[in-house]
Amino acid sequence: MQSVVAMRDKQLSKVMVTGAGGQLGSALCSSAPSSIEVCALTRSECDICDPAAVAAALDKQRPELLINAAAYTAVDRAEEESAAAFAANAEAPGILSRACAQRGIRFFHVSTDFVFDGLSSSPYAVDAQTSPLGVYGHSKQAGEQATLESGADALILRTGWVYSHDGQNFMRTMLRLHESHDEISVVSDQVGTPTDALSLAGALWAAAHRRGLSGIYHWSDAGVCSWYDFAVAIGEEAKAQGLLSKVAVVKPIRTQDYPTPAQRPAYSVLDKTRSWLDLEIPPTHWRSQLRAVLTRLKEADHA
Ligand SMILES: NC(=O)C1=CN([C@@H]2O[C@H](COP(=O)(O)OP(=O)(O)OC[C@H]3O[C@@H](n4cnc5c(N)ncnc54)[C@H](OP(=O)(O)O)[C@@H]3O)[C@@H](O)[C@H]2O)C=CC1
Ligand SMILES: Cc1cn([C@H]2C[C@H](O)[C@@H](COP(=O)(O)OP(=O)(O)O[C@H]3O[C@@H](C)C(=O)[C@@H](O)[C@H]3O)O2)c(=O)[nH]c1=O
Repeated sequence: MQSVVAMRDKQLSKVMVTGAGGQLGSALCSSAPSSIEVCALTRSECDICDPAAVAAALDKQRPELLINAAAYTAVDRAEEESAAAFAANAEAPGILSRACAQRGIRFFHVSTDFVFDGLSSSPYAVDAQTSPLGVYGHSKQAGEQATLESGADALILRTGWVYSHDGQNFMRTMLRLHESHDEISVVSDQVGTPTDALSLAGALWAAAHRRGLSGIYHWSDAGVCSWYDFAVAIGEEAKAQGLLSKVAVVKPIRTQDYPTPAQRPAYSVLDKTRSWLDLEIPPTHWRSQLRAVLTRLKEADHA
């Protein structure tokens, strides 16, 4: 008898990924089920802001599902480059989702915990009121709206604090700072959940196999921490794995003592209940995932 996964795989044979050069895009490509043909498009192969390029790619490849992993993710820079942020994060999801709707292609879009204002003290439900604080969050909120209004068979997966063994992320910044500094100051009053890009990719592949799912879902690794806690754990776990020769002292500070152009939510923990139920993936604690990501980094360094 075939396994349930094999039967589900059979139904889906071709998936297109935009933003394939980013953290999530790379993770999606490296973890795709072997039964699925992935058409991976980097920015130079398909600019998601260009409707003609999007239409041409879809018409050439005819995927059953498009996963958009492309976005403008520079949170602070977005405050000065609002047009660029809105083009990629708000207008482009509209272009992609409408193109999918016209062709009967399923569409997955990825959004962020930064659509919330962080004033909650309990995990944000999928239908909680959005109220972004900065340009990046506003642009992602507009992208969600455009996707929902497109008429496409669409699923929006919100996530937060994504990191990977490669790419630009907080973990890699902290590894550099632990090695080069005696002391690092990190905010302890912004709380959320780190998310391994590969575990996020796993959630998207699980959703891809379940045809009936649509609307808004939340995904991050499990648990809660502050950026300060994350920085401490990165040092401890990396040292334990021999990736650091020393760790810096990590000093907890307040957000007001680390001024940034963009305001970030103080609390951005997502309620993942719907994903855990519908995707049937058991939650993994962020610290276990951190160990796994560091192991991948070590393997990549030795490759
Ligand atoms: N990183 C995080 O902490 C979080 C991310 N998210 C969301 O997850 C998704 C994936 O993020 P992540 O992988 O971390 O982001 P990355 O910044 O690592 O990757 C984004 C990719 O999108 C590409 N891109 C940007 N603009 C365009 C465009 N116009 N056309 C085609 N490609 C483009 C970038 O190319 P280039 O490098 O050339 O700019 C890059 O390869 C995004 O929707 C993001 O908003 C949500 C929560 C947290
Ligand atoms: C480097 C550094 C950052 N910080 C603070 C600044 C900020 O409040 C917090 C995180 O900093 P970063 O700029 O690395 O992360 P940031 O770009 O804010 O991360 C966000 O990215 C976007 C794309 C998302 O969607 C969010 O979910 C979230 O992951 O840590 C320190 O306190 N000390 C430091 O040395």
